Amino acid sequence: MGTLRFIIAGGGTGGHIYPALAIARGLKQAFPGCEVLYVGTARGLEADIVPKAGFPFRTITAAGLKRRLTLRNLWSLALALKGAGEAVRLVRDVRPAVVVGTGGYVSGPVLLAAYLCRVPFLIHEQNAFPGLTNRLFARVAACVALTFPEAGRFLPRGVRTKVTGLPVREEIRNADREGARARLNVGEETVLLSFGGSRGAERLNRAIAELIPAFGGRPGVRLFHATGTAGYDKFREWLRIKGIDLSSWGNITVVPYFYQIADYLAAADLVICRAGAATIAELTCLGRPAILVPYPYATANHQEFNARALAAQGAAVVIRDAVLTPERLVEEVERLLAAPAALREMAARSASLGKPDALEQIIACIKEIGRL
Ligand SMILES: CC(=O)N[C@H]1[C@@H](OP(=O)(O)OP(=O)(O)OC[C@H]2O[C@@H](n3ccc(=O)[nH]c3=O)[C@H](O)[C@@H]2O)O[C@H](CO)[C@@H](O)[C@@H]1O
Repeated sequence: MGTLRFIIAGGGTGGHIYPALAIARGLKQAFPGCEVLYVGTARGLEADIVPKAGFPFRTITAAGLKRRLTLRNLWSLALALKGAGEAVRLVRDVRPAVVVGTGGYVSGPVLLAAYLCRVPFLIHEQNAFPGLTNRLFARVAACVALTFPEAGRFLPRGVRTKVTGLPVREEIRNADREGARARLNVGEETVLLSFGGSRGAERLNRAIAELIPAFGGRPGVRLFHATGTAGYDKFREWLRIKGIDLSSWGNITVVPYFYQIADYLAAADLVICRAGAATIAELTCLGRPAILVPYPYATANHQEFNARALAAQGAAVVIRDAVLTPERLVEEVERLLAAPAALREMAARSASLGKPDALEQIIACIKEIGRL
């Protein structure tokens, strides 16, 4: 027996890369001495992130396909075929026991190569509405690992799915509420936490800026908001125009980004945020109730599907971006703060959807399909 090898492909955006890296680390731990090769494109974010994370990285040609037939699309198709050829050579060389695809168009050629070379593969889908590549290859996957059970409805019948959840960072899994509240200097106060995905959300920033006068100086309430690095200066400017000086109240903290978001999530009593898959996995892992404002321009509006999945279980309230006004947000926050029992119930339902052992479950699937 030679060295045990795996290939992982997924990229374009962080949403596909971070789960892939979590799985790569999980494999290293489960199979000491194994080799994990990450396949991406030279242009995707993965080309920057993956080598920094310490994994061998190889690139192939890949291009996104649109559903309409255009000249540009024919060119993309040619590139995709070229990429598939490269992927087949790679899979033949590496001879992985299992291939893993986490979505994004780079995973298409790699999964096709796995199929052609008869290597079993696992797909991981992060969202409640599955992406195009994952939908396309689900039928021939040995296993499709889902974050949301709802995603199964959009896959062809007969596909082997398993609801594993999405791996959540260790520091969030292990976050402790008391310690976090002490570090944030919070006593008995109710903590509101708001942020808009990894890059912030201007719409949310605007609503929060308007909401600040309603909560500034209110006893028993603390608000922590991250604007996103790009939106920070604009946010300060809005406050200045409104004549708001946060230091005069002391119960509201605004920062560009939460680098230790584990502490903020652990300390929070109510979270106001977008509905990205990682954010939702983290909220449910810690059992946090939320007001979700899905980002309406995410591919195929998948954030709305994510948010609705939580709302359907009573774990969150959804406000659509199009109807998000400061008044609506304040009204919703006030309503929830005035009903602590209902908020506790939401928290419990959120916790019941959490999958803290997502990584272990995914690794178990890989073991099973690779007979390892
Ligand atoms: C805009 C968009 O299309 N986003 C998609 C992208 O996720 P995207 O990366 O935008 O959003 P996610 O919610 O998945 O992740 C955000 C991450 O940033 C962290 N964070 C955020 C703010 C902060 O101040 N500090 C901090 O650490 C959160 O804890 C979380 O881990 O891929 C996901 C998985 O396919 C999708 O579900 C999202 O819809």
